[in-house]
Amino acid sequence: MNNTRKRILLLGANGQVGWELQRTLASLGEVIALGRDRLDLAQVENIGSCLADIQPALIVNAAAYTAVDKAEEEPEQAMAINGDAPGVLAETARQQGAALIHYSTDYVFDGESASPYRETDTPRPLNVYGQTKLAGEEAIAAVGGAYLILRTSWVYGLRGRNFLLTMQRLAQERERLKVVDDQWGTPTWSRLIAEGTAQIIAQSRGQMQDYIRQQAGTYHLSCGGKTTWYGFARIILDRLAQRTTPVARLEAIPTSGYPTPAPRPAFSSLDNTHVQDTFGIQLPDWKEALGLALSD
Ligand SMILES: NC(=O)C1=CN([C@@H]2O[C@H](COP(=O)(O)OP(=O)(O)OC[C@H]3O[C@@H](n4cnc5c(N)ncnc54)[C@H](OP(=O)(O)O)[C@@H]3O)[C@@H](O)[C@H]2O)C=CC1
Ligand SMILES: Cc1cn([C@H]2C[C@H](O)[C@@H](COP(=O)(O)OP(=O)(O)O[C@H]3O[C@@H](C)C(=O)[C@@H](O)[C@H]3O)O2)c(=O)[nH]c1=O
Ligand SMILES: [Mg+2]
Repeated sequence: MNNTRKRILLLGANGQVGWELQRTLASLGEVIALGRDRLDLAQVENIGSCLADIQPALIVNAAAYTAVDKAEEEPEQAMAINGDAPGVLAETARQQGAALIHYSTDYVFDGESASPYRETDTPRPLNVYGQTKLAGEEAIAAVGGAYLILRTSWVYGLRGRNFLLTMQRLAQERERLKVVDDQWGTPTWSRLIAEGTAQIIAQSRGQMQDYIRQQAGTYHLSCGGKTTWYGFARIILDRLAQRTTPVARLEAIPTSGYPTPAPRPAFSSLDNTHVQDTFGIQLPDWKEALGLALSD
């Protein structure tokens, strides 16, 4: 196998997951890590020539439009990045013999299930972000071939924009903090998603396209257990109070007490059995992972 065939193109390299992938992918091939400045996925006409220049064996797409509320006002922009670009990436990858790993979200589900969602459950997104992410999944699956869609949930890390950092900031700016206690899901540390992705790729033993083609499909990859946004905030504030004071008083509220442009699912935990059975990957319980992240 010549060297260019082991090139890994990482898109969204400055995002929460992309940043961690820069490190975890490094031992698996020659990583070309691009941010929006180098390839703007809203300009789908530029994707083909970019891939032709780089000739990757594998594309890992961690780029996305992730502003859930803003997407309600900018559905075209969100659809271009989350819905259209992934289909073009998949088609270009197919033409060039490359594999594609792409990420999606628990927000493709409507939240009406009483038990964690499996890959066989039918998506029904409640908001524009979820609709555009589902469109991206469908576009990739329609091309077929060597692709993996990894759905994850409630991603946080120590950099970027996420609920953990928002709570840490607000807890120091305010006296009271009200957080919804009736939306259930599973916080997942960005680093663990990147490590899980690297473990999957490592199992290909250099035969990335063949291996991913054999295992092609959608997999749920999140931490274990479940909580509410309030439950997540509770631990974040308790930990913060151990090292700084004062910290805001936290109050549990219903969804109706925190109106947002985009409706969110009331329950969106993912069942990770399939990724565990196929690749032997199991991420820790969300609380354990949060402890690891906070002591990093
Ligand atoms: N965040 C979450 O809670 C969850 C995320 N996911 C999915 O996981 C994946 C990774 O998400 P995460 O790392 O959290 O997202 P982030 O928002 O942290 O990062 C996304 C990256 O995509 C880039 N990007 C946005 N628009 C474009 C564009 N037009 N062209 C190129 N790059 C662009 C952003 O660049 P810039 O900084 O310039 O905007 C940013 O670096 C995504 O597919 C997301 O849908 C799934 C479940 C939960
Ligand atoms: C800031 C804040 C939010 N909330 C509520 C609003 C919302 O219902 C919930 C979560 O708020 P956020 O806007 O931070 O999270 P949100 O943007 O909905 O997070 C989602 O992002 C996308 C990208 C995903 O794919 C999902 O898995 C999920 O992680 O908490 C409060 O109740 N109080 C607050 O002070
Ligand atoms: Mg948000």
